[in-house]
Amino acid sequence: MSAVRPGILLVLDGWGHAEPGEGNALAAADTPCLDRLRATPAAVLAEASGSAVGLLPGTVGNSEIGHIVIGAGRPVPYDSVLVEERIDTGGLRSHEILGAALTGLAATGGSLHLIGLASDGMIHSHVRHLRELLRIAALFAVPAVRIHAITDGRDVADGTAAHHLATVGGYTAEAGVGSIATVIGRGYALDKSGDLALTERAARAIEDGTGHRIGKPEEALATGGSGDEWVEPCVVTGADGQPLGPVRDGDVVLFTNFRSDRVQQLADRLHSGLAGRGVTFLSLAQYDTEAPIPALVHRADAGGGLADRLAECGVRSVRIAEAEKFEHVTYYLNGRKAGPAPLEEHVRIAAAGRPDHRAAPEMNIGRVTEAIGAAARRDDVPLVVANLANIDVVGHTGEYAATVRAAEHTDRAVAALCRIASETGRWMVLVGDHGNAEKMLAGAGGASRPYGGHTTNPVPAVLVPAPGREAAPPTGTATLADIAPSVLSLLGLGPAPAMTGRALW
Ligand SMILES: O=C(O)[C@@H](CO)OP(=O)(O)O
Ligand SMILES: [Mn+2]
Ligand SMILES: [Mn+2]
Repeated sequence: MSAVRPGILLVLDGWGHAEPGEGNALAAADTPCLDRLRATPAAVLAEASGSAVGLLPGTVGNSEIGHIVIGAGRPVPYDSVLVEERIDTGGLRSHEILGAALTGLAATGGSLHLIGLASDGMIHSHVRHLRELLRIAALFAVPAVRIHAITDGRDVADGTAAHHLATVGGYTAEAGVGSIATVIGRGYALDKSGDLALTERAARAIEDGTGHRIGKPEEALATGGSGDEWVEPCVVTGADGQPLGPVRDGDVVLFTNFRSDRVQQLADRLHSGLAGRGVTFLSLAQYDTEAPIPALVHRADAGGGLADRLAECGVRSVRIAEAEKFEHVTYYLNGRKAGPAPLEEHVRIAAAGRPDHRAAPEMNIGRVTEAIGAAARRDDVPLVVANLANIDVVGHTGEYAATVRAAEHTDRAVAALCRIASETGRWMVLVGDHGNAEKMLAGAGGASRPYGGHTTNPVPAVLVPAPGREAAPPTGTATLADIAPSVLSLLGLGPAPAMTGRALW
């Protein structure tokens, strides 16, 4: 182990690059340390979106694929791409499991329930996948399709839910089947913090029709005082005044999100809540639920990356992040392998209660920084991997001033970590996983509105060399796939055979 040169890999979540201008919270923030690092010769811009990381061309990056590729050292075809391929080749129409479930409904007169985020954000879902499922339901003459539409306002600009509900309405008209049965904000339906009271309200609306009653889907939007994310669980009633969509014995429930992390809490809750009703559960893509829910499209292998190489070489690592990003520096970075590898230690920094990120954009960055410092001071830990969540998480509020402050807190933490790296003789690599806070406005001209979503911008990647060493400027175009080979090379180790990225420094 003595030959290993110790370091720190620091992911600044949502740290994208754009020229200074209106809506660029990162450029506006007072960040002397990050500015200095970005001006060093070892700083580059790395592609973090679209096909460079395994997404469809032009698709914004996200934390899952960002951390998967940072760990894998190669682009990994993301679930959204695999779903699209399956649709484009007609493979969903001829899918055996789906076909059997829908044929059963045509015979029994049951309903198909489609549950998913109703937007075109392409981070958790895309409404065009719902469109294809409606067409397939029509082909199979499914008697009734109930859509449980989860409003977004996070992957897409807030205030656009009416437009997306109308799009879904258009798809049902086109397919000649389907109606929106519930409308629920993603804050309730897609909680991943373990706040089961939120999930419960979403689940009750879907399974029993318990919730705020409305006559038309768009009436739900008036309940979203804090934006589309927090539209109350609303239940659409039919001409008889009864809820359209409770789940009945023998129905089929199909989750349409392709990304698992935010839908799995709801999926597990519905699976156990409906256990006695003989309901068939399916998911469009593969989920990490506790319940065994068959997936229509299976995920790509993301193994053979950094974690496997570290294990092979006997290198211990400590992984540190706030709860929001904990899976990202563990599970996703490790190629979606559950549980810590033998030489891995995990530190999860949890907030107390439900934090208000606008009011407290510092989140728990002090505790995260302390934990990184403690791990960095250990001689038996060659690699510390951490995520600073603020820029992304606060960026998602869409609030510019708070995001500027999040960037400033991040800058002070990075300055402290530079001192720690220097004191402990470590190199440090900083990289964004996708853009976010460098673009806080979306739409053209006068129509531009606050935007808290991700971007297709490249991300900065910087090496702070270990004391006494220098870094040569990298050449060529960099991508997130270059980070794992770079980290291994800085440690003094070669890349894993499956890696296609190259060492930047
Ligand atoms: O919060 C999330 O689920 C997504 C945005 O929908 O962000 P990230 O990819 O950074 O986790
Ligand atoms: Mn992220
Ligand atoms: Mn994000």
